[in-house]
Order: sequence, then structure tokens, then C-alpha cells
Amino acid sequence: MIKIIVAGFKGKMGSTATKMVLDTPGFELVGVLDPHADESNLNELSEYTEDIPVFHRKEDVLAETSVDVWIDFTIPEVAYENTRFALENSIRPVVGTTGLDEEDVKELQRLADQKRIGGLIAPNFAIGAILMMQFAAQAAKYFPDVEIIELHHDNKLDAPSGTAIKTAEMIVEERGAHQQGHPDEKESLAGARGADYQGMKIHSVRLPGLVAHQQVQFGSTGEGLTIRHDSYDRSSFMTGVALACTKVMENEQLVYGLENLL
Ligand SMILES: NC(=O)c1ccc[n+]([C@@H]2O[C@H](COP(=O)([O-])OP(=O)(O)OC[C@H]3O[C@@H](n4cnc5c(N)ncnc54)[C@H](O)[C@@H]3O)[C@@H](O)[C@H]2O)c1
Ligand SMILES: O=C(O)C1=N[C@H](C(=O)O)CCC1
Repeated sequence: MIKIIVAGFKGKMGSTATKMVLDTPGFELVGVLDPHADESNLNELSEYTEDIPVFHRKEDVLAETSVDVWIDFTIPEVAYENTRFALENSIRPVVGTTGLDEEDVKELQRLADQKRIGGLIAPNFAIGAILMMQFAAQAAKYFPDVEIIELHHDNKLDAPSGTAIKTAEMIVEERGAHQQGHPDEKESLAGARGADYQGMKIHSVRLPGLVAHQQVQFGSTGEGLTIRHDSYDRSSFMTGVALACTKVMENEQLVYGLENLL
């Protein structure tokens, strides 16, 4: 049995992941963590019958004698500290929380190397989103002019999305930095052209009703190519989270991107 803790279990993703862990053979939920929980046991909530301790501080998780995997769907502000804490205590992190920067990821990878502990930081767990990023990177070899439009629900804290940043990184690996648009273009309204990543523009849309969507739009002489992925429901992320919980048990590195475990 793989013993799992879910951090952020009161949230939209954390609650979906908690149910996934409870429903997956071979997984054992040994605790859930959320400082904003009022409960001390999961079975105090009407949707659960299981006797599972609720922790309010990460340090209290150590009361559980053995924890294999730390699933993290919390907030950008705490993702780094939570992941560090998991690694320091020999718990394998499966981190979906976005907002970690490049240096944070590198530092956590160095720590995982020292501790020889496997784990994953994945901006997106939906298999279709992984394919969208890989197809976009492939297309960028032939279509260097591209803009990313990411669209999410309006409770999202970080912009641009972790997926948009990862997509831009993968595109830049193929095409390098590349100035796009007119060199003399001016914004009459600040932000009109979006954020800039090595010459590529990223536009963030936040609206009620959306879940997680991204369009990677390429333009070339007389033609265009649009690659789009839509998560209509948070269940779309769970196959990837479950796969990651199993795969991190076998590796000794902290990888960035689910594609590295497929
Ligand atoms: N990688 C993916 O596939 C993927 C998919 C969806 C969302 N996300 C990311 O996951 C994160 C969570 O998204 P959400 O929509 O569930 O957010 P949410 O606001 O619904 O939930 C966040 C939860 O984290 C809890 N929390 C805050 N501080 C905490 C701490 N110190 N320890 C434990 N829990 C803490 C909050 O109380 C809340 O319940 C975001 O960063 C989002 O971008 C990633
Ligand atoms: O709901 C969110 O927030 C999501 N964030 C991820 C990101 O920032 O890329 C992707 C999935 C949904």
C-alpha cells in the first residue's frame, strides 16, 4: 500500500484528490492537512465515512509513523515550504500547486538529489494538457511565431498559469528567444500585449464558469495553427495524480512535468 497525505484537502483540487486516493486500490489515505479545516477527523464531513485524521499544521503530519507520498494542492505562498518539508522528512512530493519559480524548483531538486528521494512538480496533471504542450513544442520548430492564451476560473491566485509558463519553456527549448510582432509596437493601454516570455506573449483570462483551458496559437505566412486543451472538470487531473503517486515510489529524482514520468 502507498501511504498518502493530501495537503489542501478542503480546496477544489485537494478534495477531488482525497476522493481519488480513497477510491484507488493500492493507495491508503493516512491523513489530510489544511489549516482552514474545522474538523479533526474526515468523517465529521458528510461526504466521508472514513476514519482519517485531519491535521492543521504540517509538523503534526509527522505523528503518522510512515507516509510515502505528499500530494500538494495548496496555494503558491506555501508550496515551496511544504515541498521542502516533505523532502526533509523523506516523504515523496507530488506537487500540483503552481506559482513556484525556476529557482524554487532547482533548489527543491537539489534537496531531493541530496536525500535521494523521488517526486514530481507538475503544473498540469491532465494527459491532454501534456500532449498540448508537447504538440506545441513540436510545432514551434516550424512556426516560431506564437502566442499563448490561458483561461481559468476567477479564483485563481497566480498569473500566468503554471501550464502557460511550462508551455513557453518547452517552446523556447525548440525555437530559442525570438522577437515577435512589430519592433516599434507601443501599448496605448498598459498590458494590452500580455506578458512577455523570450519574445512570446502570454495572455491570462480569468472568468467565472471556466475551469482550466489553454490555446497555443501559431501564425505563419498565409496559415495558422491553433492547439487547444480544455479541462471541463477537475476529474481530468486525477489519472495523472494517481499515476504520479505510483511512479514517484520508483524514482530518486524530483522531476518537473508529468511528461517525465509517462
Ligand atoms: N497541476 C495541476 O494539474 C493543477 C490543477 C488544478 C489546480 N492546480 C493548482 O493547485 C492549487 C490549488 O488549486 P485549488 O483550485 O484547489 O485551490 P483552492 O483555493 O480551492 O484550495 C487551496 C487549499 O489550500 C489550503 N491551504 C492554504 N494554506 C495551506 C497550508 N499551509 N497547508 C495546507 N493547505 C493549505 C486552503 O485552505 C485551501 O483549502 C493552485 O495552485 C492551482 O493552480 C494545479
Ligand atoms: O485551477 C487552477 O488554478 C489550475 N492551475 C494550473 C496552472 O496554473 O497551470 C492548471 C490547471 C488548473
